[in-house]
Amino acid sequence: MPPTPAAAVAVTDLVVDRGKKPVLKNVSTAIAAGSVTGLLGPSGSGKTTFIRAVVGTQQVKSGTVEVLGHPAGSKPLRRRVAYVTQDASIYRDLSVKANVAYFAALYGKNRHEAMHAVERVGMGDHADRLAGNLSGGQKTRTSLACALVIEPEVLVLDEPTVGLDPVIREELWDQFRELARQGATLLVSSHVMDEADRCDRLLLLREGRFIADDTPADLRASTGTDNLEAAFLHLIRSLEGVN
Ligand SMILES: Nc1ncnc2c1ncn2[C@@H]1O[C@H](COP(=O)(O)OP(=O)(O)OP(=O)(O)O)[C@@H](O)[C@H]1O
Repeated sequence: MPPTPAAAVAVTDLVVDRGKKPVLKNVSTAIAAGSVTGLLGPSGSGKTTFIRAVVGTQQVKSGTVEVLGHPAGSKPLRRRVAYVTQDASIYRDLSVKANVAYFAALYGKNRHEAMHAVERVGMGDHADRLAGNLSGGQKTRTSLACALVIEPEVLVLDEPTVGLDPVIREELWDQFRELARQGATLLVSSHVMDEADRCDRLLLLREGRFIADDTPADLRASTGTDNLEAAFLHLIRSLEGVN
């Protein structure tokens, strides 16, 4: 029998308070290596907090978060996990190319690999522009190139497609799928339901709890709906009916 694939991310009984307010209320999940997991939920439901716990920048009250078999944020993970935040973290006074080359150098990659990452996010035509003069979507893509160039095993993306036009969104999702095919594990937050179908698995977060942790197909089947927006609403309504 083939061995069961190890979880790249294992979260057990995670409780997080922010400003004394409970934000994650005992959540557990296991994210398979080489998959794309969508983290979906309304604004304020705790998506960024969950992501911060996975990358190890969030103080947790209790529970455990392990990534590639190590505690989240621990030293062995530094070169293996990349995080693209909602606010593009790039140097405004450097060009696109120079930003990516800087990250590349930090991780022992060369300028050729940096340029390849720039091309991958569709920024080849803007490579010499100053990052400070880019649109929001172009800044996000530059940030993404900075993450891609280090070839992370786990890539965590907080709403990477906000404000992007549909063609670029589609291209980025194709890239996410390709990265997973090559073995990377991706956790992608979004509140756009039409992106959910591009994921292998969905975590639906509401008020600090997972109300679903399933494949898109199983989620549609179990709720008797034909689209994920309707499935999410169905789950919320059935929970409210119970409470
Ligand atoms: N620094 C903070 N101090 C106190 N409370 C915070 C802090 N940051 C976030 N929160 C609260 O924690 C809750 C979850 O926030 P979080 O940013 O994780 O949600 P989200 O689902 O990512 O939202 P969005 O989609 O709007 O980014 C919210 O109620 C928010 O107000």
